[in-house]
Amino acid sequence: MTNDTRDTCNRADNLNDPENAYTLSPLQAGPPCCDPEPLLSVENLSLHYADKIALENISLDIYRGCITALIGPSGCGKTSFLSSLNRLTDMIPGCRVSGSIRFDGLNVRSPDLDVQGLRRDIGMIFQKPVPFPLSIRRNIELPLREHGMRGQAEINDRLQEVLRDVGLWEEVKDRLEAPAQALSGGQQQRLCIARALALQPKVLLMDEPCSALDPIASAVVEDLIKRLQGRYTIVIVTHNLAQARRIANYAALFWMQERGGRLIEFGRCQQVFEAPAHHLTAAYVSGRRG
Ligand SMILES: Nc1ncnc2c1ncn2[C@@H]1O[C@H](COP(=O)(O)OP(=O)(O)OP(=O)(O)O)[C@@H](O)[C@H]1O
Repeated sequence: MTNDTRDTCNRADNLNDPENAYTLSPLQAGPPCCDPEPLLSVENLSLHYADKIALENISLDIYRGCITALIGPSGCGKTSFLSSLNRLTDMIPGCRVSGSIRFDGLNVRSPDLDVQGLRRDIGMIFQKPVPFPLSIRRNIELPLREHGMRGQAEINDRLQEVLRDVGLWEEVKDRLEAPAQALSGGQQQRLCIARALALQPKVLLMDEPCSALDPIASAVVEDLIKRLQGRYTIVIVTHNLAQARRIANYAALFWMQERGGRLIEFGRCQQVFEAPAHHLTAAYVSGRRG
């Protein structure tokens, strides 16, 4: 276990709310995030909702194994950007995307792309936890079966593995048949993360995953996200700048301008927060704007 991982576990162990007690098993730390290699490359991405432009000419690389935080005032297009990466935008009537998105060599925008496969590789976690109205077990089992896993032993192994990864196993192992909606908000969010992890994605997109949670549950989910760094490539939208500073390797500031949301600045998190290159970034991270 690395020092980093140990620190995280200690912090989590200290949480004294039994409802949210964080029962982690050791998780293998991923490779250090120090060699920026793009896993997702976005070039000149623009996005319209009918005749309204939401994003204009966004070019951004998302680095493998790293956590990238998307920050910026409300309405500047962060969620729209996130949704375009695994083509959830296909499901929004009137939404048009142009530009290039490449994922691990694939053209994400190709009409021939296996979109179901893309969404298996690039999972999404939403602001409000959305477990299926099924048992805890079925929440993990269902997507595995939908994606072709048949053997019950293999399913049980994966179920246990991902529930351990998110620190839920000890909390739920004796009530796997209970409804997922009976879990606390923080537990539901960790179940949703486990459900995404069950499909062994390469990328996790997270849209304000802690904002609907109380502070303790939020800290638990934040610790979990930090611990997933290295094993997964994570893109997280957050309005919590302190959280972005704590967990992200890279930060991207979006800003609404006359013709849609624009990317104002992208860089290593420390640089963006401590030595921003753009005056809007300086104003936003200091709380003077936004
Ligand atoms: N389905 C939609 N149909 C029409 N307009 C939309 C739709 N979704 C978002 N928009 C508009 O696109 C713009 C960007 O929205 P988006 O949710 O991507 O911004 P955001 O930065 O994520 O905002 P927030 O931080 O408040 O979640 C906003 O003006 C929003 O009203």
